[in-house]
Amino acid sequence: MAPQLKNPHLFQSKPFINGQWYDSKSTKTFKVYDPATEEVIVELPDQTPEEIAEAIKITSNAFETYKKTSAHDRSRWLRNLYNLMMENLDDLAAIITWENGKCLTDAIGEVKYGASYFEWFAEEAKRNYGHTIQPANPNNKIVTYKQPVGPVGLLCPFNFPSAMGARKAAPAFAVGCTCILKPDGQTPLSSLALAYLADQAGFPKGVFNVVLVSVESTPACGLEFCESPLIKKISFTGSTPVGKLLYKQSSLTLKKMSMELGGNAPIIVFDDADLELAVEQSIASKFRSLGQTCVCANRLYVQSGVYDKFISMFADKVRQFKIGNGFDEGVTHGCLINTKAMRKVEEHVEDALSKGALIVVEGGELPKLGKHFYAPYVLKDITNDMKVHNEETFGPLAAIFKFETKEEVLKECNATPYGLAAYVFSENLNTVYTVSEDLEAGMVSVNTGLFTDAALPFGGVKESGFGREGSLYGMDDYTVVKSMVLGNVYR
Ligand SMILES: NC(=O)c1ccc[n+]([C@@H]2O[C@H](COP(=O)([O-])OP(=O)(O)OC[C@H]3O[C@@H](n4cnc5c(N)ncnc54)[C@H](O)[C@@H]3O)[C@@H](O)[C@H]2O)c1
Ligand SMILES: O=CCCC(=O)O
Repeated sequence: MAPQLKNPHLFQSKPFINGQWYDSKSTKTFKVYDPATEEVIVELPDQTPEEIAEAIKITSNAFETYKKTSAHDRSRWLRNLYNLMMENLDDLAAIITWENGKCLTDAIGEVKYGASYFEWFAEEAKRNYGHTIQPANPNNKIVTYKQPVGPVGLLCPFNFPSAMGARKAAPAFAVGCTCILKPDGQTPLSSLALAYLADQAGFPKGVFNVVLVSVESTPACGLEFCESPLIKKISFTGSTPVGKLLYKQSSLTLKKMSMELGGNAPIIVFDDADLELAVEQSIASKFRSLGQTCVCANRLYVQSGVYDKFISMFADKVRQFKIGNGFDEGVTHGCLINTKAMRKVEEHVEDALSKGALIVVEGGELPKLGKHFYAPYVLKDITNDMKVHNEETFGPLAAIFKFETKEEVLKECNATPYGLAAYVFSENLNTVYTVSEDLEAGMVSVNTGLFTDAALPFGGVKESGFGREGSLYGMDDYTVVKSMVLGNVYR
């Protein structure tokens, strides 16, 4: 059932281009479904590559004037957008739950999280510092500026329909870049709501454009972004194989790129950890959005001294989950996005069981609730020949390994091409410090399972990608350093 929005303007069904709701001439459409009920929410135009090219041109034209706006104006618009998101918190959260299926409390958290990037970059916008540098010749001076890279293409995933776009657009707006955003075809409504609010916040026409493309037409749109000489940077959040494809496709135009890709996050629980805390926080990490975040724990390594106790405490908590429609009172976990996501969990469970893993909590499909509802599995005695060791499940499977020594667990944790997040639970400072340093991950979270924040440099190493979103580094990804040499400066 459609949620009642206090502000009906937040529900839009057209692309947003050049400050207007755009009447697409495309003959094709696509449907957006509520994954919890499978009801159609809305039918949207499936824009053609020609329309995407036109929208890119508009984004590029707008850059010529937007890049000259003052940092103080941009800061004000960003702050307005933050305020507007917070004022419309309930409606924005309802739209997320409706199109993504996550429970309302998670959706509220997502809106606050996404809004916090606009707040953060409203402040950072004014601090886009350059340097003065003394070269070898004492009569010359070097001055550097950080200039906006140009119009940027933002390609966003389904799992945070609001916050991923916000995390990319906020630093872009702050430095003077214009944006063309393509949301995931399954969850485009939050981006349209954001476009409406960005317009209300005062951003000039053409600064923020949202194009609409079905899942099937997405590769053609991606190619258009990559091959366009007008787009100077692409920021992508999604899986590693798609990231690699976009990187390759962009080589002809040598774009600047940010790649926030897949992970395979380990959690390490040492014997000396605060066990209550480790259990509670491992649950929070593993089952946030039912396992559909790139920083969700994929592998749980528990030291032998606390292995059995940890598993028993962990399982008790999982059994208390209330799975259901994200809008329903008391629901702790919603549904998965689609059947492909469910098959992936099943594939990992079946593979692990066939190789000797043991069931601690039996999960599986919950057809009475709907086609995409899935109860979590907890499996123990996982080994490194199992699929879940090597691939991200991106769903509700907690795979628990036993380990003996620090050296052994570090070797196992790093035995993956991915390197996004990792977690360490220990009360020993020495262990925490040395293990954190040696883990091959862009972000190590110590004694907490929920660590992301606008202040954090978010990003990975290895095949989890490159670039840092948020934090004091976030604007760097959207700027290029311009150097000016002042010659023959004499006293
Ligand atoms: N590192 C991060 O910040 C982060 C955040 C969220 C998700 N992810 C990763 O994303 C994956 C799950 O998300 P997913 O299944 O939606 O991933 P995906 O790579 O299949 O899709 C991501 C987005 O890219 C689009 N896409 C797919 N093919 C494309 C193409 N050829 N050109 C342009 N765009 C294309 C999709 O429509 C979607 O919007 C996981 O691996 C997860 O770890 C990473
Ligand atoms: O899924 C990726 C983003 C997760 C987060 O930013 O907390």
